[in-house]
Formats: sequence, C-alpha cells, structure tokens
Amino acid sequence: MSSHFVEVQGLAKRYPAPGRGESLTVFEDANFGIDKGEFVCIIGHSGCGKSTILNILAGLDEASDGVVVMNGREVAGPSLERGVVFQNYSLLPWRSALSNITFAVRARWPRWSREKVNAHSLRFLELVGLKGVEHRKPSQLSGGMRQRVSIARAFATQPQLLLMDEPFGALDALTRGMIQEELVRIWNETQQTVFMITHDVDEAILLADRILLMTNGPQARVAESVQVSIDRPRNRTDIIHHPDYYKIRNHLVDFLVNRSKELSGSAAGAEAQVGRYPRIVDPTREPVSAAADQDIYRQAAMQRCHA
Ligand SMILES: Nc1ncnc2c1ncn2[C@@H]1O[C@H](COP(=O)(O)OP(=O)(O)OP(=O)(O)O)[C@@H](O)[C@H]1O
Repeated sequence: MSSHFVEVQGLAKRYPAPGRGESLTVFEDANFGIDKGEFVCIIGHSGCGKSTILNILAGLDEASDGVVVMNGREVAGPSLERGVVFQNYSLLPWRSALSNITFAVRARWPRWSREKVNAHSLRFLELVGLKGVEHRKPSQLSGGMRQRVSIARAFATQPQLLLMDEPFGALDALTRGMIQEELVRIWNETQQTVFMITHDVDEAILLADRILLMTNGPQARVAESVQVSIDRPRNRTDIIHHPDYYKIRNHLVDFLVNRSKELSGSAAGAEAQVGRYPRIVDPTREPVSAAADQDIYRQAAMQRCHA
C-alpha cells in the first residue's frame, strides 16, 4: 500500500524517433509522492517534461513506463477527482462566468438542486473576487478575470487533486500577484492537494510546501525535493523579509542556472537522485547527507511494506 496520497513510481516518457533512429526519452525514473493537502510545485527548464508529467497525473496522457497511484488506485484516464487548470483558461466562450462554473459543478454533483449548484458556484466566484460580473461572457472579461473564473471552477468542483499548468503564465505581474494571494487564501480555506507547474521561483516559494526540481531534458530526472519551511500564512510583501527566503531562493536559482545542466543526462541524473528518489533538501539547514536521505527513503519504504 502507498503511504502518500499520490504516488508517482518509475515514470518515464519516450517518443519513437522518426525513421530508424533511437527513441527520445523526455524524462525517466520519476519517483515522488504528494501527501493529502500538500501544495507541491515543479520547476525545470522548458522541454524537461513538466506538462507531460502533469498530463499523466491528470490521466490525459500515458506514461511509457511507471504508474501513478492516487488514493490507492492506479490513474488510468481522466476523472472528476482530478481538476486541471491550464494557462489558457479553457473556458466555454458561449457561457457566462457563472455558467462556466455551474456547468462543471452540475457534472460533479448531478443530484444537487439548481439553487444549491448556483449558490455553491457563486461562493467560489466571490472567493476569487468576481462577484458582480458573474453574467459576463469570457470575451467580456480581462485575462486575469478569465483565469480567476478558471481557478474558481477548479476549486468549486473540489477535486481530490488539483493540477495547475502555469496558471498565471499569461498574466501581467500585478494581476499575477493578486491572484497568487487569492489562490493561497482559497487553498488555506479548502485544504486541497495541489500539484502546480511554474517557471517562477518566487511564486513557488510563496505557494508551495515542497518544490520538485527537474534536470534538463532529454532524459530529465526529478532530482530534488526542496522543503519550503516558511510558516503560513504567507503573503508576497512579508515573505521576502523572512530570514529563510533567500536561502531557499538562492538554492532554486543555483539549481536552475547551474546544476540542472550539470546533472542532465541519464547517468548524472541517476547520481543526483538518492536511490531513484529525489534528494530531500532543506536549504535553511545544514546539507543533508546522501546517507541520511537514503535512510529517510528506506524507512518510508519499510513503512509502506508494513502498511
Ligand atoms: N509527439 C511528440 N513527439 C516527440 N516529442 C514530443 C512530442 N510531444 C512532446 N514532445 C517533447 O516532449 C518534451 C517535453 O514536453 P513538455 O511540454 O512536457 O515540457 P515542459 O517541461 O512542460 O516544457 P515547457 O516548460 O516549455 O512547457 C519536449 O521536448 C517536447 O518536444
């Protein structure tokens, strides 16, 4: 039995080469867990396979090797238990903001009365600050507002796992900051389990409990699992004054600028991992030795065997 709510085991994605060449391994041996209620971000350079991993978690893509197990069951296709927020909002253009949400809520709870569906959907529109524009169509909303509708819709359906693929990538810095804070607030309120892709290290530190770092592709690996030990609630203005903030930030930037490249390739990537798992790193503490990491994973494996 799995000890994590979501367990990613030995995941790899390969594409056959055109003609007779060797197949392309985008990433391999991805092993990590996500606990219930945890907010996990994943960062890595373009093309290392982050969206592919997210799509496999969603059940929208198939792995070449390995499995994803959620709540003890293997993920084998899309499900309402897993909600996805993409960068491009993916709203239905002919429906109003509210109707985009009620449509999803009705699909989730078909037996709910119209009143209950409306009230529930409005509550989530309010949570993202969109009360008053519920009857506007997506084309009558700004990009930031559309993304808020998309986030409200995802949270309103209360999936067991919320997957977000660079949800703020297309927004200007000011709007992005506001929505990040809304997201933290809703997440605090709902205690969702979230897996999110971002390219923004500050965003990851603000939002995440843990940040997974990927080496460069091809043959990318999930090499590190970085703990963000800064207390919650967090907000954008105060967090940068926290004594640990720059320790974590410097670690992430160093990984992205230097180590993601040095560790790229199958052999170096395997060495970066600890017994096939990402190395657990807390940049605010003394470096944890590889042996200690091994112990942590060995203990987790033993607990799994005995569970
Ligand atoms: N059908 C395909 N055939 C061959 N290679 C593919 C195919 N689809 C995707 N790829 C490759 O898989 C790799 C991973 O793509 P993916 O979108 O998962 O990366 P990513 O890390 O999310 O990138 P970004 O940060 O730019 O969004 C890319 O290098 C892409 O070229």
